[in-house]
Amino acid sequence: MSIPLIDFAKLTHETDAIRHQENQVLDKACREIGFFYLINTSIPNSLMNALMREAKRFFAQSQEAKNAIDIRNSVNHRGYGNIGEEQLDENGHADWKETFDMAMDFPADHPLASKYPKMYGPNQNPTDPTTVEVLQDYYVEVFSVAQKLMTAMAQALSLEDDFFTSGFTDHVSVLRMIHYPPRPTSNHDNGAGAHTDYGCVTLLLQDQIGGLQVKNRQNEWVDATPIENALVVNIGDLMQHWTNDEYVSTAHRVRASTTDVHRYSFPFFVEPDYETKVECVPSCATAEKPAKYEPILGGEWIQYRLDATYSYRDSE
Ligand SMILES: O=C(O)CCC(=O)C(=O)O
Ligand SMILES: [Fe+2]
Repeated sequence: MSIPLIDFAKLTHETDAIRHQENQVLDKACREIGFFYLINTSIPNSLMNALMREAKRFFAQSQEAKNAIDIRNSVNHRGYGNIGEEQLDENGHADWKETFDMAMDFPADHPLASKYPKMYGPNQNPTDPTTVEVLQDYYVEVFSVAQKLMTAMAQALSLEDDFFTSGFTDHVSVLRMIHYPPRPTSNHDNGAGAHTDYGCVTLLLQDQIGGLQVKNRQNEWVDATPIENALVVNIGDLMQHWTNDEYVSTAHRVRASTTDVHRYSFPFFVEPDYETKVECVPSCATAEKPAKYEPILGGEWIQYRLDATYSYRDSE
C-alpha cells in the first residue's frame, strides 16, 4: 500500500460535501496506514523556504556555537542535539543526525515550569534573531494546520469539533530541525532508527533528498518520496491510545545520506497539555472492543518516551 494524498484545501473547504468527502479519505488513511501526504496547506511556500535556509545556516555554524545551546543543559529538552545523542531504535546504532528543538517558551518561574520542569520552561534560542523569528513564524503556521487537522479527525470520529484541540491550551508541541550529514562509513546507514512517534500527530516538512521510509501493513518499507511543499503527516502513539487502536501509529525510519549528501527535515510533534487526560474516545469503544488502555495524562506519556530515547535523561 502506498501513502495516500490528502488535500488540506478540501478538508477545510466551505462546501460541506467537499469537506465530508475528503474527511472520509483522511479517516481511511488514519485507520489503514497512519501516514499521508498533506497538500495545499495554508503555510506560505516562502516560509518553508526560509526555514530550510535558516536550518542550513544554523547547522553550518561551528560546533562550539551549537554546543552553547546544548540540549543536555536544558531540563525541559530544548536546544541543540549533537550526533549520537538520540537513538530511536534500541536495537540499532545511534542516529546519524544533529537536531534543534523548540517549543512554547515559558519563563522558568511559571507555575507549569515549577510543576513539570521536564516539559515546560524556556527555549534555548539560536543567537541569530532571523533564525528565531522564522522558527517562531513557522511554529504558529504549522500549529494552525495541526489544529484544523485534529478538528477534521474529531469530525471523522463523530466527536465534537474541539474534542482534541481543547486539550491544547498549554501544549508541549515541539518543532524540530534535523540535519542528516553524510554518513562516515558504509555500515552506518542509520539516519533515524525505526520508531513510532510519541504524540498525537507529526507534520513533517522535508527537503527533496528522500530517505524516509514507512512500514505498511504488509510489513514492507515504503519510500515516503518527497513531494514539493507537501507535509508528510503521521499518527503518533498518543492518538492511537486515544482512539483505542482505530488510528494507527506506524513505524518509520530514515536511511542515512550517502557520501556528500546532506538532508534536512522539520518534524512538528503535536503534543497536548501535560494535564490533558487521554482516555478512549467514546466512538472507538464497543462491547466487543472495550477500551484497551488505562487513561493517562498526555505529558506523563511523552516524558516517559523521551526518557527512554535520550541517553542524557536516563539518570534523571
Ligand atoms: O527526518 C525525517 O524524515 C523523519 C524524522 C522522524 O521520523 C522523527 O524525528 O521522528
Ligand atoms: Fe518519527
